Parts: sequence; structure tokens; C-alpha cells
Amino acid sequence: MPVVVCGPSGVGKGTLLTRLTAAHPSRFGFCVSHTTRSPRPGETDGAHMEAAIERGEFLEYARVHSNLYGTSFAAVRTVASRGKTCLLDIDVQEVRLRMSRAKHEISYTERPGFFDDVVVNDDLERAYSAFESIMLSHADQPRP
Ligand SMILES: Nc1ncnc2c1ncn2[C@@H]1O[C@H](COP(=O)(O)OP(=O)(O)OP(=O)(O)O)[C@@H](O)[C@H]1O
Repeated sequence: MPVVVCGPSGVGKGTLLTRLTAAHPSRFGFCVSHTTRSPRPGETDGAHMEAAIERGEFLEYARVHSNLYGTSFAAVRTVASRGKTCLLDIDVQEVRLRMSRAKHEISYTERPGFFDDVVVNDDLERAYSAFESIMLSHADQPRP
């Protein structure tokens, strides 16, 4: 089962996720995301992405200006086939938009049942410790 981690820009999602995958490399894997802009190193060519979205092959996508960003079911399956829980860091909106939305996004933490768990990353050691135990509770069982 993939786990989605989301939060406003700069709250430390990448920091926590990178640390988690380094500490538990056999249990968690990042999901490769797709984009229609020119691929950067490590990214896949997204030339046929629009058609793939039409065919329902993406579990999430976002359009930022004229570029598409998203995660395919195949990419999640690739991580899962290695026996790992797939991590999705799906916040891809651009900085200004993200900042204006940050307050609104944080307000969702007050809605009962909207998020399963909330981690406030004010102190990295405390936040990582809380994050790690939450993520391990959501992770798939390790393969024997
Ligand atoms: N608890 C913390 N206290 C202070 N600085 C932190 C803390 N956690 C992370 N940082 C720093 O904040 C910056 C942003 O962190 P990070 O890139 O992990 O955020 P992010 O949520 O993944 O951002 P984005 O969505 O823009 O990629 C980094 O320089 C990171 O080292």
C-alpha cells in the first residue's frame, strides 16, 4: 500500500523521507514521478503522459503552467514488486502558489479524520522519531 506524505513547501517532507529510506532501505522506496517538462537526471521522459492519464494510468497528477507532473500506477507497482512500501511526496505546486496555500493546507489538520496522522516538524529529532513510528505502522509487512 503506498503512503502519501503531503504538506506545504519547505516543512521538511523531503528531509524526513530521505532519512526514513536511508534508515529502512529494504522497507521504503520513493516512487518515480513523471513530468512533461524536459527530463532532469533520474526522471523519465513524459512525452506520452497526457494520453496515459486519459487511459487512467496515473493515480495522481497536477498541471503547473503547461507542464504535467504525476505518479503512474506502474511506478508504484515497481516499488511494491521489490517488497517495499512506496512513498509519494506529491506536493508539486510552484512556490508562490504553495505559500499562499500553506495556511489553508494546515487548516486541514484540524478536520477530524481528514489525515490519519499529523507530524509537526518543529524539532527534527522529535519529528523524525514520531514520523518513523507512524510510517512503520503503515508499512507493509517485511518479506520473510
Ligand atoms: N525541523 C527542522 N528545523 C529546521 N530546518 C529544517 C527542519 N526540517 C527540515 N529543515 C530544513 O528545511 C529545508 C526544507 O526542507 P525540505 O526540503 O525537506 O522540505 P520539503 O517539505 O520537502 O520542501 P519542498 O516541498 O519544497 O520540496 C531544508 O533546508 C531542511 O534542511
